[in-house]
Amino acid sequence: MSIRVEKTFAALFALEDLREIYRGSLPTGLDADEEQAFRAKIADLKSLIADLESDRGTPRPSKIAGTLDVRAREEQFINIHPIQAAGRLTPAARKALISYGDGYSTCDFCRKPFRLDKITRPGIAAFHADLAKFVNMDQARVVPGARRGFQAVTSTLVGKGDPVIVSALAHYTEFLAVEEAGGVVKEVPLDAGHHVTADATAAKIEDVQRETGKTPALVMIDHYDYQFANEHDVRGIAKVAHQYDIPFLYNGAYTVGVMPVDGKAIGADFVVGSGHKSMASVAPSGVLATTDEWASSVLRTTAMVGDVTSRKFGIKEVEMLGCTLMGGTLLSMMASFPTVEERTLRWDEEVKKSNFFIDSLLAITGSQVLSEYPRKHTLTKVDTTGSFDTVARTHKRRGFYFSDELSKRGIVGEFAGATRTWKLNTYGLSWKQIHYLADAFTEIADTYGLPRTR
Ligand SMILES: Cc1ncc(COP(=O)(O)O)c(C=O)c1O
Repeated sequence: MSIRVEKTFAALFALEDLREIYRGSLPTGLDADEEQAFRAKIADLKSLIADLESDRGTPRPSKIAGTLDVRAREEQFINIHPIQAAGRLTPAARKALISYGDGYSTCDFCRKPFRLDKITRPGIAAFHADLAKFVNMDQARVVPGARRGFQAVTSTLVGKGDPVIVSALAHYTEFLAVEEAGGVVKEVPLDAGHHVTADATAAKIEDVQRETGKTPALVMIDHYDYQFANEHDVRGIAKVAHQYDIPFLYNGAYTVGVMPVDGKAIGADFVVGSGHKSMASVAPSGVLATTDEWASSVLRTTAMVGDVTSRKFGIKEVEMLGCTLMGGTLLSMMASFPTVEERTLRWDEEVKKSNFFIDSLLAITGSQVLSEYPRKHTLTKVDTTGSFDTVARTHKRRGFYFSDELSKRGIVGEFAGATRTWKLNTYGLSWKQIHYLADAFTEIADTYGLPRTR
């Protein structure tokens, strides 16, 4: 396939545009080979579009061993899956993915200096500057998931046997990043409300110093944790870390891309975000941002020289292993970015919707919220053992009855059969959908005669 044909397709990636093309007109001035290549590609896309259209009804088994069904979860259902909500692609990202799905498709115009974040066409360099500004840090890099951001930092700062402070609610990927660097995780215990406090962090640092004779190499705390999505005092904790001269990594997996994040105001030395969790991007994607002070170490370039060939690759950054996201992952992040920037300004409304739903759930007697309440986030851990699960004890479908009832009403995303203590996320639902969701839970309660307070 000639580059010219590929480029023409790239420019016309919207399915609507493609429909126009294959109805008749080909671009003018194609030579015979190009025309043949173009027609072949159109034929492929025609069959893709036909597949997509025929799948718009109920999902049907895929031709590839039933594992690749075309997903249509947001178009057809209300999806309350706990970790998918804010990672769902925008229409712009879906189009970018079609256009830039090929590996290395960001590299067409890679010119000296040969590095991903320097490419100006498409505007990857400008996007990196925007990303840094977005979280108010000096420099940013895209990484294959938040976990690779942790890894870059731990691999730079943590030596063998070095203690690293994390929260007792830290994500497992933080543990792995520390382990890989040879460090040792030290968890800050939680208070009664499942919060990590600045005081508890200071106490833990003191304990570690006393027990190991070492000052921790890093403090790494999630602004909102993955278990309860409770807010933790990251500013207070960053301040404590700095009092002991320890760098602070802010884990914004549940914040960067959904709410405003100001890394400098927080006092973060590193801000890490997850593209597929919170930035409407393809997996695996994420961001690592840092200050100019730390960039020289975490974003250091290679000094390695080939002993036989004397080759050098000076511009490549060691922790990034050179370039990172080279196709649809990055372009999906870029395509979603304007929407993502804008939506962070509407976070308060998202939290209101979350509280509206949770309030209506709490009106069903026996339901509890295990996360802090009122909610400050759209991800919430609930306990319905005392409400919906009382029905499961005698229902012939056991716990699955509840999922049956939800899916009958077009609601998906819970783990079927695992709905005693469970998590859900209302992010991105419209008010209309939130009302529908709340009414659906109430209706299920009424169907089974569960008492309500209102
Ligand atoms: C709090 C938290 N941090 C980090 C991660 C890892 O993010 P990623 O999948 O982008 O590596 C997750 C993923 O679930 C998470 O919940």
